Amino acid sequence: MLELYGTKLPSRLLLGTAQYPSPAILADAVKASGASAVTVSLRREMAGGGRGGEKFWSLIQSLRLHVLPNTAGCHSVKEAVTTAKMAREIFGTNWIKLEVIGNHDTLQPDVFGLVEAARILCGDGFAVFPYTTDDLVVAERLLGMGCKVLMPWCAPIGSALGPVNVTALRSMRGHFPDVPLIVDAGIGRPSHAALVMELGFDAVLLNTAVARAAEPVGMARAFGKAVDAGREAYRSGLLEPRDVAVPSTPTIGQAVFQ
Ligand SMILES: CC(=O)[C@@H](O)[C@H](O)COP(=O)(O)O
Repeated sequence: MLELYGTKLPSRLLLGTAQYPSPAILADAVKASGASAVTVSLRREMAGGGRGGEKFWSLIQSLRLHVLPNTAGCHSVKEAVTTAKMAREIFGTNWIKLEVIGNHDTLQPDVFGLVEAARILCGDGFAVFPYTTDDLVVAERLLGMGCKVLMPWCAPIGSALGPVNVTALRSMRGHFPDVPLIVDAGIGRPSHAALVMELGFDAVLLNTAVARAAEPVGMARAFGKAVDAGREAYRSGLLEPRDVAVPSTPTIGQAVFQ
């Protein structure tokens, strides 16, 4: 079972809660996916204002899942730290998915700001889930600051490109065999989710591919199955690809023509 900061989660899929056509479809999609945790943007909820925010929060609570508030939309250390502290008050959890965005076009993390914000928040008792790149040095720094989980991207948020650098992801898995690694952002298809799970990643967090699908509930179900399939394949020992043919049918006993 997946264990994050001492909490056991039955599913290895975490879902975002933005961009769904309606609150009812969001709830049905989350249920169909089997996800055991959802991430929620404090900024988005506050932007919604008043009753809208309250209604959304009631809906999330009714799902009875683990809530992972995030600092989506924060572009500086100060903004991210302030948002995290507000999220802790509002959502009653010390979990925080830490995003410090460094570039408007790619939404890639500002890894320098991320490390600094992680230092402050870990020191303040938060369980920090940093949204980061696949850079090993940055990963080391984040672990050094007290992060016990890493969330590398596989492509820019919302791009649906899927793993653009499989070699880097494989290398990250190899370097940190004991750290829970959750691929976050850029997953576009269930096959992408299955692929990263086959690489040995511990979980997947995604949003856009489900929320913007023509049928979000069906797509959520498909992602749930893909994550489970990828995990089971990884645990069952995948074959290494070979350049030469290896007969799958025994040759012993075959007639020999001279
Ligand atoms: C929901 C969230 O917190 C983000 O990290 C992001 O939206 C996930 O990426 P995709 O939308 O590309 O799946």
